[in-house]
Amino acid sequence: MKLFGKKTQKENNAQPGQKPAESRKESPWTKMPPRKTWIWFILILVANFMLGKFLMPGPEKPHIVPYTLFKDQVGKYNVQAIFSRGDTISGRFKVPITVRYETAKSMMDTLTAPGGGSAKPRQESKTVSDFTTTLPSFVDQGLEAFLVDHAVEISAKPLNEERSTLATILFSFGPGLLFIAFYIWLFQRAAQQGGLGGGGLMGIGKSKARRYDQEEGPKITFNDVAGIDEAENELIEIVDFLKDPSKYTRLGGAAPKGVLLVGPPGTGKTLLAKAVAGEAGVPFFSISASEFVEMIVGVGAARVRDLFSQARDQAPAIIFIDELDAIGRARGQAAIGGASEQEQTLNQILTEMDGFSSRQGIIVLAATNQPDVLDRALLRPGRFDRRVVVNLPDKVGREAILKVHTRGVPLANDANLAELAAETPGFSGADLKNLVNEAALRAARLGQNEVHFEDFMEALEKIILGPERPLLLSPADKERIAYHEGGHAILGLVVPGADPVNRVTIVPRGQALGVTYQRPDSDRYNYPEAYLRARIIGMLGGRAAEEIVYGTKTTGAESDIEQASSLARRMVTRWGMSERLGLVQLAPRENVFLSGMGGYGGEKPFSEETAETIDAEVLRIISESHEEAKRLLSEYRKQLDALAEALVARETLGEKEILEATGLPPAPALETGKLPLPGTDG
Ligand SMILES: Nc1ncnc2c1ncn2[C@@H]1O[C@H](COP(=O)(O)OP(=O)(O)OP(=O)(O)O)[C@@H](O)[C@H]1O
Ligand SMILES: [Zn+2]
Repeated sequence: MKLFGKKTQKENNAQPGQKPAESRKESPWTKMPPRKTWIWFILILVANFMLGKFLMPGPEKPHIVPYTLFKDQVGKYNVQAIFSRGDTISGRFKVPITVRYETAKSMMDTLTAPGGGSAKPRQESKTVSDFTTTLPSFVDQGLEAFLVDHAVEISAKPLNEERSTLATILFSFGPGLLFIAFYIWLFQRAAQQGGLGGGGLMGIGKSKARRYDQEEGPKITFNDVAGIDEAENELIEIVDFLKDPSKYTRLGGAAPKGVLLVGPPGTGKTLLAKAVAGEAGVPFFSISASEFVEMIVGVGAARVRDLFSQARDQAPAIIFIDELDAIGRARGQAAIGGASEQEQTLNQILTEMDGFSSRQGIIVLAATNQPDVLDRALLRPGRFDRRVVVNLPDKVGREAILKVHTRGVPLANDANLAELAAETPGFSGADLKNLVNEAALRAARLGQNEVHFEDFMEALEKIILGPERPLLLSPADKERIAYHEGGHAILGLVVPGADPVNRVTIVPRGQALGVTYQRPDSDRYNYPEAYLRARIIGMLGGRAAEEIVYGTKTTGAESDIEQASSLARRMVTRWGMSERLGLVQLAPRENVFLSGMGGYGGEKPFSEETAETIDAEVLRIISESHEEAKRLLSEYRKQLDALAEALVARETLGEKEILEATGLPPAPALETGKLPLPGTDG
């Protein structure tokens, strides 16, 4: 346990439906992380500021001179030109003059000097060419004639501004512009060179696509893909096309340019794309769309260009873009900041896809699990015009996937993969792969030579709930948990239509203090109302048992209550199972996957009164179920006691042991036939 402690811990974070941490090869040298870009940017800004400060001091401010001095200089023919606005005159001397003035600082000294102003103001002198002065309030009538007489040009434009506009631009924006230009030039050059510099800054415009066909190891073929046959069949045609494009284009038809693989995470989209390349024996360029996007605008587009030009050189070839939604998001709705970069990258992809004809033998495969956010332009004919849906595997599919991943694993005779497949509804291919791996690790840890069914079940429990938690529970707590789980289990046996109970445990794991496993017999696609009721009753069985046995309540039923409420609410708001509310959709589908329908975004399309009715109906279902749970547990109190006792003694009970301890038969089936109808809630 200790030896593997760290590793298992990490892998346990993978919930079903989530992709296990898979090591993706990525050279640290070809990738320039955005943070580095930031540091560059800030450095350059700082340098810019310093340079501007040292090299280019701001323009000199015109000096304020007394009116008398101004007139005196006019008289000496030393004023070249003036401009006047209101009572302010600004102008320029022909020959700069030296003026004396008191500094502000010295005046302050004067005021605060001890001895009451005895200190002399400090005088400073300065050479002045630009000046301003103020006309006295009594208008100097003869000034205009006086100026004309002394050859002073009276300007129509402010003299200083004329120079300072130019100066301002040059002195304040100049260095900035220079650096921006330099920056753009640097990255454009880098982008165009496409990595000739060999990584670092210069490799930034190079696409970081990996070539799987050149990697070591056996080729991936359709043999490695299982359980997603429909998707596989659609792609076989693509392989055929890549092997012999002329066969398809002979009659003028165009083969697809782009195929969009759509499905939940871990269902094997990447795997399928690799298999297509492996089967067709063509180069396979793979990149994740998020790698296109960098801080610097234009880099993503350059990378796209590079990727497509590489593929064109090696055609026929496959380009695989993973996580297309990272850049394929409808334009104008991207996050602030990366928006224009994302748009440019997307536009470049569109341009490239329009640019090659399908005769060239390039096919773009892309994967996404959010097709509804994609820009419409991507889905137009001539682009990703084919959609292949990759669904979570059903029971048969899961068994096939388990077979693929246990090829190299020595299985014990009792390791029945069909049974294991039945235990893992909702698991993706990646989850199943992880499950096999965990089970093999456990078997190795225990020193076994084969992997047993028990190893798979332990691994499954650990993946779903987290590792065992060594909690020191008092005997009283243990008994209480045994009654709680016993309550769930008994109801799983006596409520008609309940899923069979195949395991009960009071070993604490993850957040749970105990668990009762109920496994649906087969993958269900359509749930009868009675079945949902049975489930809610079962969920409330834990609390009901505690109430009956101890008469008090604990916090132990939190997640039971949460699940039961959520199910009851869905019955009322989505599945039309309340007479009072009828067949009206009152909540959006939570599973936006493939439905293209988002949430109601805060604005509910029903009245306050309806909202109250919804709450009342949910409450009604919950309380009716609670009453039924209590009634049944009181009726089967003897069996409940026996089961709790067995649990305290043995902690974990399997299906057979549960039936033995209680002496009860498995739950009777529902009258309603189970029609596997597709299209309902997934
Ligand atoms: N149908 C399958 N058959 C066999 N193995 C599978 C299947 N689906 C997934 N796997 C296993 O899970 C791994 C991860 O799957 P993959 O990366 O192809 O999923 P994905 O759909 O591309 O996920 P994501 O959307 O997160 O990128 C694969 O390398 C493969 O080993
Ligand atoms: Zn419970």
